[in-house]
Amino acid sequence: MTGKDEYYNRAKQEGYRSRSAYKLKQLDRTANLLDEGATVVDLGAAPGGWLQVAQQEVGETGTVVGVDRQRIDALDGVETVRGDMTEESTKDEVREIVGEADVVLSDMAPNMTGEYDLDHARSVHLVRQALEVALDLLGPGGDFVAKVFDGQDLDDLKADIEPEFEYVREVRPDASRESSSELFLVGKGRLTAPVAEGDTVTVEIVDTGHEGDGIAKVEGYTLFVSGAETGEEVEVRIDEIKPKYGFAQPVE
Ligand SMILES: C[S@@+](CC[C@H](N)C(=O)[O-])C[C@H]1O[C@@H](n2cnc3c(N)ncnc32)[C@H](O)[C@@H]1O
Repeated sequence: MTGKDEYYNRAKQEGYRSRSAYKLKQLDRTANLLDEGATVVDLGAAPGGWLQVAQQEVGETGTVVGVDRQRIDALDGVETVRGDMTEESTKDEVREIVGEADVVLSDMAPNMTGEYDLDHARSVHLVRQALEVALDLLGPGGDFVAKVFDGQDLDDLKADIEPEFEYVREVRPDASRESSSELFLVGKGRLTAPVAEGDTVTVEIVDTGHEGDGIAKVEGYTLFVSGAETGEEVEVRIDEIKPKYGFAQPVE
């Protein structure tokens, strides 16, 4: 029996609408994506296997919204939108319903032609559509997952996602069919800071942290500045950016 049959049969037995459900379970296990109470948006969600998994993980206090150009049969505790994610009107509708999200998932896949380069290019295009929406919706520290078919534009795509997150990794779940060229790009920790690593800015130290570092605020974003005292105005270089705070050093 092949891997394909194993996941197909398990989905039938365990009541999942698709064998893809196991891919999301494996992605969640690898990258810790779905927390209780979280708001999750799932793009390309029909027939709804990922929605079932997401709903189970976020629980009653969470929110799950699924979008697909195909109909998604009603699912308890899940809101669905029918629309094409390449259209502005669908993106607007999703933005309006969701507000801010903790996780944006995309399992969108183009209609396959069998022509490797074309299928790859179309899949990259769908990831870019999902990324646009994810960057609008994700709050600081939010996560993004998107399926893509491997190919020549993968590195460029990954390079465009990288600056927006703490890190980006490629994950190939065991539940993906062996013959498939699909993989998932996982962007962990959405960065929304108004400054970037390497920037130089002048800040006022407004407080002292537990470890003795000075604390400065840049448009509400917290910077820990080593060796700086409250009340000082210092020119600093940004060393490290995290979703909710960053580290900087005075420029000598
Ligand atoms: C592999 S299936 C998703 C399976 C789903 N994750 C599950 O677990 O049931 C891919 C889905 O992407 C959808 N899709 C592809 N392009 C889309 C687009 N432009 N807008 C919305 N949905 C799209 C397809 O209609 C299809 O239902």
